[in-house]
Amino acid sequence: MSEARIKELQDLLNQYNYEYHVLDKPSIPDAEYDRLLKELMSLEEQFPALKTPDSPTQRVGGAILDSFNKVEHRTPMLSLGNAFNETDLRDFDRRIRQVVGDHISYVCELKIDGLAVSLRYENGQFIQGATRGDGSVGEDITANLKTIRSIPLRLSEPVSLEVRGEAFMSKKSFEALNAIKEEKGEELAANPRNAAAGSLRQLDPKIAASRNLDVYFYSIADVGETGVDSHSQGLDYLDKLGFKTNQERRKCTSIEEVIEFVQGWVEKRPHLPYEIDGMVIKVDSLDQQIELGTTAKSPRWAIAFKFPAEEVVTKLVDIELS
Ligand SMILES: NC(=O)c1cnc(OC2CCCC2)nc1N
Repeated sequence: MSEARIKELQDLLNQYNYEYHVLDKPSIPDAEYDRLLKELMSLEEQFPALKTPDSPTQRVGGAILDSFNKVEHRTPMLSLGNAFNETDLRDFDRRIRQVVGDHISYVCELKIDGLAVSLRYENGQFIQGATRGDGSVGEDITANLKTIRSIPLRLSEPVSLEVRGEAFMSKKSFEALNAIKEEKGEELAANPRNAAAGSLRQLDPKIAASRNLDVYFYSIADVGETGVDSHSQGLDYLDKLGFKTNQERRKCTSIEEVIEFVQGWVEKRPHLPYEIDGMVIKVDSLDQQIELGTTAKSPRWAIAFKFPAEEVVTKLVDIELS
């Protein structure tokens, strides 16, 4: 019966897509994926009523937009205060201890150098996605986000929540894009972050789909009813739901451990397949995050440790060697 086959193919292809783009562990060859996708597309043409929005055939939308609608974020997308050296990190730790006492653990994450996005899911289905904008109002880029293969169109559980992440372009995709731009005599993109931003702001989803964008999710906007009571549990919950989170995160029980972990990444950073501009350090306990609260625009429970810009370091090395 075709309806059953359509449902089976939708589930299969969503699973294969998850294995390839989220786990980076494909279980079937690409040709097999393409064959099944073609079978599903022809069956959905015969039974349009079963062509659900979360079907894998619906990733590359139709219409070319003439502008983006505005989206008001239900909870503001905060920006991060910066730390530039160990003293700044120790000051951050001291300020926190003065409020919540000495029983603290931190989560350290790579600070992906892309652009912040917010995605809303209802009953496990991807409904709407937006840019950060000014933190309160962003642009509706749902159609472009649907083209990003690592974004699940359907979660493993029928939950409703809003998640935040960083959309980015890998160094390889960036080089490939600029090689094409060079051939066409177009102006090159300055860096992967700008290339990702420009790609997500394309009014034609087909162009966004061609840019090999990716996303790492890093927070749940409204942990309310999820029942998690720490940031690290929240990230594990996102993994369980089928979101792609960055696995290089580390739970640290002291600022000394944070400093050691951060220093380690200064050396490892050039070997990453994507750009990072620092590390993000967050208080793990959600109760302590609430106790610490936020300023007008930044959380008091998180800080970004900024690395010097990668290209600057390269230039300095060039000068020394020349
Ligand atoms: N670029 C990143 O990788 C990144 C950015 N922001 C955050 O957390 C912000 C969000 C809410 C307060 C702290 N985490 C990250 N990993």
